[in-house]
Amino acid sequence: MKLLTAAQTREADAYTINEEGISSIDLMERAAKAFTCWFENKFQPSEQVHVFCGPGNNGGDGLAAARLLHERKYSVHVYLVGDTSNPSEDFKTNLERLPQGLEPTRVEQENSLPALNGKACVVDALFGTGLNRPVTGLYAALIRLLNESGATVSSIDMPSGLYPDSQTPEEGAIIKANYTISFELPKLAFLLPQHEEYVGEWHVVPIGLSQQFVADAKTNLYVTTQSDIQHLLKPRKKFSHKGLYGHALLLCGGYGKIGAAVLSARACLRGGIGLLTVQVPQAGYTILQTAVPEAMTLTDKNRKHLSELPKEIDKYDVIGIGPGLGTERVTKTAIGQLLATASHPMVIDADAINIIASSDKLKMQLPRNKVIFTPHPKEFERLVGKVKNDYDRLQHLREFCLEYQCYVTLKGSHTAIGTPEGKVYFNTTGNSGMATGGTGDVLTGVITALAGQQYSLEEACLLGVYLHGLAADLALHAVGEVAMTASDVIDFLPKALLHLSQPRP
Ligand SMILES: NC(=O)C1=CN([C@@H]2O[C@H](COP(=O)(O)OP(=O)(O)OC[C@H]3O[C@@H](n4cnc5c(N)ncnc54)[C@H](OP(=O)(O)O)[C@@H]3O)[C@@H](O)[C@H]2O)[C@@H](O)CC1
Ligand SMILES: Nc1ncnc2c1ncn2[C@@H]1O[C@H](COP(=O)(O)OP(=O)(O)O)[C@@H](O)[C@H]1O
Ligand SMILES: [K+]
Repeated sequence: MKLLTAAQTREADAYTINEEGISSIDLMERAAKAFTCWFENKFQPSEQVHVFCGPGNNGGDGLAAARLLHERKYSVHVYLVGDTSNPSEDFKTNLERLPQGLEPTRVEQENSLPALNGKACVVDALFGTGLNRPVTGLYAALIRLLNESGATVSSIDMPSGLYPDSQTPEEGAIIKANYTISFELPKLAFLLPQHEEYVGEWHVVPIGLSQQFVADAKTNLYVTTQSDIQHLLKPRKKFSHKGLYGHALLLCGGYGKIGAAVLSARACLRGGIGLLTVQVPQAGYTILQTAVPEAMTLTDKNRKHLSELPKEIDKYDVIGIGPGLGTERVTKTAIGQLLATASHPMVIDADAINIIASSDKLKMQLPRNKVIFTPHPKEFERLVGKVKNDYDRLQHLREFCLEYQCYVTLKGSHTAIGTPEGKVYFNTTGNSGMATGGTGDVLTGVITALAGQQYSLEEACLLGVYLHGLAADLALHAVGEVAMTASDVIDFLPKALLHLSQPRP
């Protein structure tokens, strides 16, 4: 699914109105209905609902929603905030449509702000995608009041004050919504960790914007949904054999961290690899052979650390390297040899990232269009330097992928996958149960498995990250967030694959 900017969203609204024969006011009614429908499923009519409307079409949505909620027997209070003397046409129409008994209260000065308690149920319709400067003055005072009140806030389209696709200036006040209900497509701001406290739980509701416009819109930002991912999955052939599903080499594990190799290896097998060889330091031999009998095990001449490459390296289809390796000098030398000689697709994680990040020479040796990096944000900063905020991080992600012609899955709640063409895909599966040691090692195994099975590197990233998060989402029902371990994520990879291979509804 594409992510559009606020400017493109406005164009999509206008295109839908001009080309698809729907009037602007009817499109607003659809938006208000979609919001109200979500609201009704969340809150009981016994709630007193306070709807705060700003001067633009977001305020217009608020007025229409207030009317619809009133019709559905909610006890509604409407506030017109600030200077609403010169409103948009649709705002005006919806103001006129307010029924008797729903007379709005005007809030024009800071000393006339309403008193709200922590039990209040608030609809925030101050500003949406038309925000064009930081929120200050009366609006900021109201936003502070709402944020401090402890009220439950549901924002229409955007948390008011938050810029939809660029850094909000520091001086601007922003609503801290519990819920954000956005129209048709999510906004970039929702996907960035720095906005968690403003956006809250977000949902996208359809309002029938022109699909033609969306299909033609130019963007390099995407959100991966199940229907985007599902068609990537390749069915197996009846007469196939293990030789057709790739032979992966994992270079993982060091003394005290052989478990990382076990996790990556088990995940790689669950990801469908045909054959798997794992090279571990001598200390890991028995552990690996016992814990993962399906994998062939090679041992390094070094007892504790990776120090050499296996012979006949050309026979492997893909190499996954990094989890649990450590950053010993001998390991650094081995990684130098790998980058100098191997032309395989490579999945590079954890300490292998740290080692490459610490050496410009190694960075220069990276083969083009062959490498997938899977850093968490700290490892990413080691690669690209300190970043200022989430937008800056995204910019660095694009630049790094372009410069090194590589893929990067920048891990997080919405893992961002950068490609050598400058595209970024945000993942939508996963949960905070995954915030536990070893889940990254699992991802390395899964992506390595997919890259070994003739998925393109882009497909391996998209599918691997989605499946990994989906496995954790399915594990959630069985074990919950707190108790979830990396092994649980592996155990639910089969269910995730089955889930994805069901026919689309
Ligand atoms: N048909 C459609 O288009 C549909 C649109 N839809 C809805 O419309 C929303 C977009 O509406 P919008 O474009 O009117 O912008 P909106 O977010 O209400 O803000 C603009 C107003 O705020 C003002 N203003 C801005 N910044 C300010 C600040 N910092 N401090 C103070 N004032 C500030 C600005 O005033 P001005 O800049 O002129 O002073 C202007 O009056 C969208 O999010 C969705 O909810 C849906 O109904 C679907 C159909
Ligand atoms: N709050 C969260 N929501 C969704 N996914 C998460 C969350 N926290 C962590 N993850 C996922 O868990 C994995 C953690 O990887 P990483 O930090 O490398 O762990 P480790 O190094 O312990 O293996 C990543 O895939 C990340 O996207
Ligand atoms: K809003």
